[in-house]
Amino acid sequence: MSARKHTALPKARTLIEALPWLTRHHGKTVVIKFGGNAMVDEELKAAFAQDVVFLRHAGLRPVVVHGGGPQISAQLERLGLESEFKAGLRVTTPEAMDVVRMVLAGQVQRELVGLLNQHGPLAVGMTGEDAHLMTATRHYAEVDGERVDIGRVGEVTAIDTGAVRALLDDGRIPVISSVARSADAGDGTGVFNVNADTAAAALAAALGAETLMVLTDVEGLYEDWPHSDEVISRLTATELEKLLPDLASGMVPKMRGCLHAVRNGVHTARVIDGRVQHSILLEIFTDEGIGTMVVPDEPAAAAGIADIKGSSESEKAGAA
Ligand SMILES: Nc1ncnc2c1ncn2[C@@H]1O[C@H](COP(=O)(O)OP(=O)(O)O)[C@@H](O)[C@H]1O
Ligand SMILES: CC(=O)N[C@@H](CCC(=O)OP(=O)(O)O)C(=O)O
Repeated sequence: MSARKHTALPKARTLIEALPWLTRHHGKTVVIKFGGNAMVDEELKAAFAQDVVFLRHAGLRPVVVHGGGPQISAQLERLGLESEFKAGLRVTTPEAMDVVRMVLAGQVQRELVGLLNQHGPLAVGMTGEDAHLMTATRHYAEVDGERVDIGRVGEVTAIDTGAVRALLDDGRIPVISSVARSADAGDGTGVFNVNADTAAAALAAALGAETLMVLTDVEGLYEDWPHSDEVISRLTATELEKLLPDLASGMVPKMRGCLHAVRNGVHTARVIDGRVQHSILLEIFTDEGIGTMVVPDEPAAAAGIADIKGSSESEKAGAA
């Protein structure tokens, strides 16, 4: 009897090693932004869904906000519609807006909901239009110091988290497309195209999330992009603010979003490599994380981070 081999013992130990982390994060909200460029590989998408469902079953409250830039561009091209970006944002004509809404809510969101629901009746898709989740006004881009009209691109002015909280309380995983309703009831099509990083950050702040995780197609924030692949692993809000004017293209809304989140109550904002399978779990269970972590400046909030870091260190020690 005593000589019997319990071959699953290492697995049991691994699960128990995660116990302190699971206890600490039980009931915490995590907003995860899944970027269009990290969403092109089938295996990655399936692994992403597994990670999110794992978090949900581990007692966290994950919320998914998804992008779909490459998918929108492909559809616009198929339809022979021009697509142009200014200051990292898509110039969105009313015709392009129809395509953005169709691709995000009708294609990308449906696919993610389907993948998540392979694991049970968990995911519910919605856009910022639903239940007044996201209200926006027209956003003007700034190019070389000038205010430029980029069409139906929205700036989030209000968030009503009621429907998302109700879904979370019901044990569901909200999957949100970054289309917002217009603040002006008499406004044409009544919807705006919001950058998905911006939408995720605004939602994380409004929900008082513990963490904002932005999955993308690079390892994190590179210190001297595109000349070096040295990733900045940790920086404070003030350090990030100083870097913002030097950032380019897709990193601008991402890092602006991270800054907004940690300045508005979110404890950590992380940019991680969505090309790595199970990157969400890797980020959580690895001491230093695998990407870039932004933390608030305030001593009180920073104390919270120290607590998280200290504990994850002991987890790593336990895992070694
Ligand atoms: N400092 C930087 N560090 C990392 N990537 C950067 C940086 N500056 C610009 N980029 C660019 O930003 C891209 C990520 O943004 P984006 O293409 O919008 O991704 P997603 O589709 O995931 O939202 C990277 O692929 C890279 O080309
Ligand atoms: C205003 C604006 O640029 N909206 C984005 C919305 C999708 C998005 O942000 O997708 P990614 O996260 O994959 O880049 C767009 O039209 O492409």
